[in-house]
Amino acid sequence: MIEIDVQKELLGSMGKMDLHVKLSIEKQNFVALSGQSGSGKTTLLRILAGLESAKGQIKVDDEVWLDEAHCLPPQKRGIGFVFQDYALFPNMSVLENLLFVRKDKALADQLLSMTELSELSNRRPATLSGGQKQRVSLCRAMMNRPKLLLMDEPLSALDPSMRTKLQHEILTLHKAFGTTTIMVSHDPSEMYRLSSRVIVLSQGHVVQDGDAKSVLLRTQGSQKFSFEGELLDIVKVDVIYVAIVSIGQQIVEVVLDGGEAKDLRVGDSVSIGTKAFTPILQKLI
Ligand SMILES: Nc1ncnc2c1ncn2[C@@H]1O[C@H](COP(=O)(O)OP(=O)(O)OP(=O)(O)O)[C@@H](O)[C@H]1O
Repeated sequence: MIEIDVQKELLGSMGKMDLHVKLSIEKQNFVALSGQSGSGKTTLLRILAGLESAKGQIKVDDEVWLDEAHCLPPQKRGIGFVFQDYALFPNMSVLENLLFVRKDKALADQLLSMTELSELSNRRPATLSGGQKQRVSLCRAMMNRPKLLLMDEPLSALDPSMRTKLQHEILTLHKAFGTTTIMVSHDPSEMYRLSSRVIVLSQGHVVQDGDAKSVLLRTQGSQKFSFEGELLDIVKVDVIYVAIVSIGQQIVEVVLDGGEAKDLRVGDSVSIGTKAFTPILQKLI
C-alpha cells in the first residue's frame, strides 16, 4: 500500500496554488492521473520520486519515504520514471542504457524481447524512432524492478498507431511484473485501456477519483451520449443554422434553430448529445 499525504505551495498561473493530495494506492494498481495543464500532476510525480521537496508523508508498505524528520533520496526509493522526452543516454547502446541501471543481462534480454527490441539492442538512441526510444525508456525504468513506476505523459509525442502499440506493451509489462503504476495521461481511451483507477487533479486537489468507467463516461441524465468539441463556425442556411463542430479528429454538422444559434460564438466549447434515438455502433473496416 502506498500512503500519500503531501502538501506544497506552488506558483500557479493565477498566483499561489496549494497542492494538497491525500491518497492511498493499493499494490499492483494502475492509476491514471489526469487534469488540466498546471493542475499539479508532474509536481506530484516529482514529489513521489523525491525530485521535489514537499511537506507531509509518503509511506510505501512499511518504508517511510517522507515525513517531518526525513526525506529518502530518489535513488533509495525504488522508483522507475518514464518521461515524455525519453531521457536516454545518447552515447550508450540500447542494452547499455538498460545495464547502466542494473547489471542484470537476463532481465534486460527479457524486457527487450517483451517489447520487440531485441534486434535493436546494439543501436544508439539517435538511430531509433520515437516509439522505439520510448520502449527503451520503459524497459530501462523496469530494470530495477521498481516498487512504483511513474510515467509522465509517456506516449503523448507518438502517433496514434504507435501509441496503441505501446499501450499494449505497457499493459503486458504491467501484467508480467505487477508494478504499482501512476501514469499522467490526457487521453480517455488510453486511461480506459490501461488503468483500474482514474484520479483527476484540479488546482492541486483531487476532484475525481474512481474506476475508469465512472470517471470517464460523460453521459448524464437522460442523454444517450455526448461529445465535447469546439465550435468552428455557424452558417445560416435559409431559416436554419448549421453549427460546424470539431470533435477529436472529426468535423461534424449540427442543425440549430435561431434561438439556439444566437447564444453561441465561434471558439466556444460545446457538447453534442442525443436523447431521441439509439446510437448504432458499427465496426469499421
Ligand atoms: N517547484 C515549484 N515551485 C513553485 N511552483 C511550481 C514548481 N513546480 C511547478 N510549479 C508550478 O505549479 C503549477 C503546476 O505545475 P505542474 O507541472 O505540476 O502541472 P501539470 O498538471 O503537470 O501541467 P501540464 O499538464 O501542463 O504538464 C504550474 O503553474 C507550475 O508553474
